[in-house]
Amino acid sequence: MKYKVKRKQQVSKGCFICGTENHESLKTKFYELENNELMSISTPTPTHQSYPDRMHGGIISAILDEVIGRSIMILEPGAWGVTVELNIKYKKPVPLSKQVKATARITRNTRLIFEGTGEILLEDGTVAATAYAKYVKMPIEKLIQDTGGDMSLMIDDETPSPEEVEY
Ligand SMILES: CCCCCCCC/C=C\CCCCCCCC(=O)SCCNC(=O)CCNC(=O)[C@H](O)C(C)(C)COP(=O)(O)OP(=O)(O)OC[C@H]1O[C@@H](n2cnc3c(N)ncnc32)[C@H](O)[C@@H]1OP(=O)(O)O
Repeated sequence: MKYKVKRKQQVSKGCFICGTENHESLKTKFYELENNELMSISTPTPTHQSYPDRMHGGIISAILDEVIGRSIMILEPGAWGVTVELNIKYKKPVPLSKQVKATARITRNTRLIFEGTGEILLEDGTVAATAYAKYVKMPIEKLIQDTGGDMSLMIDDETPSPEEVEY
């Protein structure tokens, strides 16, 4: 199915997944879709390798953690959480030489916690990994208090986004 991109999410400067100023980052971009799912597109490099030409499983889990954790912003803009549970199933190797897509959605949302599921998709649409994750909600002010509450750490994604995506 094809889905229209409704909104680009902000990215950060320092994050390992989306950080624009973190040299080891996957420079992942996040697109909110018309079906209320979130799609991420990551650009892995040899830094993210496990066996030759195979993405490290820990990196795969980090992508899934972030794409599920950010899905809450579709339902509740301004909501943030910290991961308290993450379960991954690795089904196919993920090559390093190509962009990696992931999709995610929220499956449960309460005052204190939220849960969601996500998948890593290969170029031909094959599901390479699946995930379930749970988060405890936490105000952003508390999450960044050690950095002096610097909200400029989150910035607009200025890169062009696709108008629609297919999966
Ligand atoms: C300007 C901004 C710049 C920001 C840049 C950001 C860039 C990224 C952008 C966007 C990202 C969005 C995506 C995020 C994805 C990635 C997130 C991560 O990687 S987070 C790192 C890994 N996870 C942790 O570090 C948590 C570590 N754990 C803890 O800190 C504590 O365990 C904590 C705070 C969760 C709870 O601990 P307690 O000491 O406060 O209290 P207790 O008694 O253990 O629990 C209190 C309540 O918490 C819930 N709770 C805790 N653990 C739970 C669990 N496993 N399941 C369900 N509920 C749980 C329960 O409701 C509990 O309440 P009852 O006591 O049961 O009444």
